[in-house]
Amino acid sequence: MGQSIIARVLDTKEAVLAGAAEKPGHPAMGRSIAPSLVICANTLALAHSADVLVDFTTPDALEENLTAACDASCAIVIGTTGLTPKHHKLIDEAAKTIAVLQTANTSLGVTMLAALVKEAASRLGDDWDIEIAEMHHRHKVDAPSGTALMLGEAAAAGRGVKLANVAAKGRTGADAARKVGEIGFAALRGGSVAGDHVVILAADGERLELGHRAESREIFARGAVRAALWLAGKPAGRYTMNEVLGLS
Ligand SMILES: NC(=O)C1=CN([C@@H]2O[C@H](COP(=O)(O)OP(=O)(O)OC[C@H]3O[C@@H](n4cnc5c(N)ncnc54)[C@H](OP(=O)(O)O)[C@@H]3O)[C@@H](O)[C@H]2O)C=CC1
Ligand SMILES: O=C(O)C1=N[C@H](C(=O)O)C[C@H](O)C1
Repeated sequence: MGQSIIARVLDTKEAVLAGAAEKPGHPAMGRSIAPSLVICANTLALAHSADVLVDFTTPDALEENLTAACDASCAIVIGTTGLTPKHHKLIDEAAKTIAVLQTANTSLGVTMLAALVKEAASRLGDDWDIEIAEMHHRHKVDAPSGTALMLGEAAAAGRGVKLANVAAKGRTGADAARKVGEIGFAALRGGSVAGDHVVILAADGERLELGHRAESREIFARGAVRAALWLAGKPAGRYTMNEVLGLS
């Protein structure tokens, strides 16, 4: 994603690339990314020289990058997934002093899909079972995907329940029958799939499927740069793609 986002920034006339950081000792250190810009290890210096930091890394790296953004009073777009409640607490804390936009999926289509899922879950009764399936490339480390969890949150919000109380992740064994009200997740991994998600609402005799297919990672980079441009100069607070895309 780092490379896709750099390419998108360089291709966007309203945006200027301030630089890019990798962790110290990384083999890419010092590699040229644009005229007179090389990959560095100093995220704090980068945050001081930028209006917005864009983080698509790992949950551990996010913690460091969030600290750098706060120390430099720089806004931050967070696309990293695999976040835990601890990370969300840190993000809430950071959002008291800087502008933070966190989303598991920067695409327009998935942002719209989440709104549709919430609506469907709120209008269809509890006799409609909700299951979420996703497929990603063979290198993805976290499961279920951040997007699947975000869609689960949308469905749970539509139902007026907390996802943590109804989520069923990775059913297996002889005692895996579906419980009433569960929101189930299934994660498939293989090949070079950029990101497929389908939310299935199943009742007796009929099934509604709401889904999204990312045809390339370029859509996420496009959304991330759009989010960064939107976030620049915003007051401290926690924002979502809904605001960027005018969906709320
Ligand atoms: N919100 C969205 O729309 C999307 C989110 N994602 C999420 O973005 C994240 C990254 O995805 P992807 O690019 O595919 O993953 P990769 O593993 O390809 O890239 C992660 C990069 O972060 C680097 N990194 C790790 N630690 C640090 C650090 N301390 N400082 C700077 N860089 C660091 C890694 O280095 P190294 O080479 O050493 O591993 C690697 O280059 C994932 O969580 C993914 O789920 C992905 C697509 C869309
Ligand atoms: O790791 C990926 O590739 C992706 N990660 C995000 C997620 O976990 O939902 C977004 C997208 O699906 C691609």
